[in-house]
Amino acid sequence: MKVRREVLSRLHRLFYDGNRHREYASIWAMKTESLNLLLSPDEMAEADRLTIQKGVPEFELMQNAGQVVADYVRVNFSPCTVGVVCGPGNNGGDGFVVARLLRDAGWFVKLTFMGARDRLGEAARQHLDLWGAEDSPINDLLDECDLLIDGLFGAGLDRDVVGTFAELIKRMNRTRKPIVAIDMPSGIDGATGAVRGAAIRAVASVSFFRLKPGHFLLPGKSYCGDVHLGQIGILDAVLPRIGGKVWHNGPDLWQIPPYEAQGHKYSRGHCLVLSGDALSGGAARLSAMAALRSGAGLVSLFGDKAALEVQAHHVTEIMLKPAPLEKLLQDERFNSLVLGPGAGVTNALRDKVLSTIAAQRGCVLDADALMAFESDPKSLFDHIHRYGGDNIVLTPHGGEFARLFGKMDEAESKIEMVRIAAEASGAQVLLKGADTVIGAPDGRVVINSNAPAILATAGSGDVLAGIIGGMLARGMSGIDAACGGAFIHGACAQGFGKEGMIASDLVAKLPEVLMAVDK
Ligand SMILES: NC(=O)C1=CN([C@@H]2O[C@H](COP(=O)(O)OP(=O)(O)OC[C@H]3O[C@@H](n4cnc5c(N)ncnc54)[C@H](O)[C@@H]3O)[C@@H](O)[C@H]2O)[C@H](O)CC1
Ligand SMILES: [K+]
Repeated sequence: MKVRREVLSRLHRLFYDGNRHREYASIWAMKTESLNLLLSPDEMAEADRLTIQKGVPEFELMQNAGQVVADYVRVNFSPCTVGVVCGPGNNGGDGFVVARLLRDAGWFVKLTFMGARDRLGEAARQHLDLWGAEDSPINDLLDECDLLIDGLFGAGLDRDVVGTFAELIKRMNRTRKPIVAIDMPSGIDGATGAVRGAAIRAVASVSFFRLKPGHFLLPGKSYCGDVHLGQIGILDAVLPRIGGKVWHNGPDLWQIPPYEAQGHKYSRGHCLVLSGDALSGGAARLSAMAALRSGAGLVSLFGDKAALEVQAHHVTEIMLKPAPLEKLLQDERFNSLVLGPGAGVTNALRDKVLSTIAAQRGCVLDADALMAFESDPKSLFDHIHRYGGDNIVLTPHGGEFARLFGKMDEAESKIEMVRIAAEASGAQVLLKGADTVIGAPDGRVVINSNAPAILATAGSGDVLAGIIGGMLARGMSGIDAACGGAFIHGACAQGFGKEGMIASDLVAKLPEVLMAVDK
């Protein structure tokens, strides 16, 4: 008997220590040069300036920028009459180059310059001279061209577009001709994705060096069309000096810990999901199924006995734990929790959240688990700051976000909102929406842009919470689990197709998507 107990306790130690000491290093912090890094227009201008300072002539950067756009046009369109509309700055300068290169390639090109030659920078003026042809009246250009190039404003947009320029943008859109935007569609704020007065609706946007948040944040994203990135000679070596903190989500940013040959189910963690009551158990079940399909070694539903009796009719691989949370938390093998889906806003839920945080488990706080703190969010945030929030992910949608963090200034971009919220709460904040934005307390922000509109369906958020819970169980940090979860969730919906998807279809897609993101 004694021997058996010793063996059991050795096994328990093995499992338990295996969980606690399994090291998982996030890779995304190391990738300063990653193409997933997004630069604001100001940061982009700085990259430009530092590159020029290191001896690369601006003339050459502009030549290369025009080349990238002209190449894109030649690959994606058949030769036709092209109208290039150039604004007063360097975005227009790129336009002069595009016009010349397409003309050299035998295309028929018209160009209208909406600025003054003597106010152009040196490089743009040289390229205007190389173009050297007569300016076309804008009416002729809009009437006679089959394809338009938008070189009005790019990174230098610094105020709302009004008057003549706003009219011109609207007229260009009204032609319904395809428009290829140089860098950004004119009128879209590259830092926030906002429409500044009026904006070009492009079929494609060809940008340089690194993309900008405005290519992925709404409404900007819906104005960009296909987004294409080209390299023009700006040096990666300048990036450490710029130190951008906004990233576009993708599998390069995080890594799902691989299944180890000598691993066992306990080494992939045990995720606990709080069940709603007997009549509201579906949400938690979706989360639990998603956590299990995401590779958590074990998943258990816990909660009231009456609720679990109903769950028992529905689940097979998922276990049921009718014990109180305080007792469950004494077992260190439960390393991740999903709290909130279908749970009901109660004081009891509030206490469960606080106990989980104090027990320093990885956890996803969703829906009701957030709303349980609506009247006193500070008590939640204080608790997180006290016990540590590295493995905690809050997943509010817009309404919950406002109720928890207060209504922020309308002009505040989602990036800033999430950054403020993550810092205030001490946890990762994943603000759900068509453009999901994820923030870490240290100021890093990730934009997830692969979610199709069909994801807005009942239970979709419960699946997301479950995927993140599964990733936490497998040992990912809060920020990696949140980013991985959001991306995988979007990819499941993309993989499903266009119509008729329900949330459990997302769960069924998980194996395929996880295989695809496996590196
Ligand atoms: N680093 C790179 O990637 C390179 C980018 N290039 C291209 O240059 C533009 C940015 O050029 P910049 O001169 O800074 O700004 P813009 O051309 O976008 O516009 C500035 C110009 O427009 C005026 N302006 C701004 N907003 C408004 C408004 N709302 N209404 C009217 N006028 C406005 C402003 O006063 C200036 O006169 C970048 O996007 C790339 O396309 C370089 O070619 C190479 C390196
Ligand atoms: K543009």
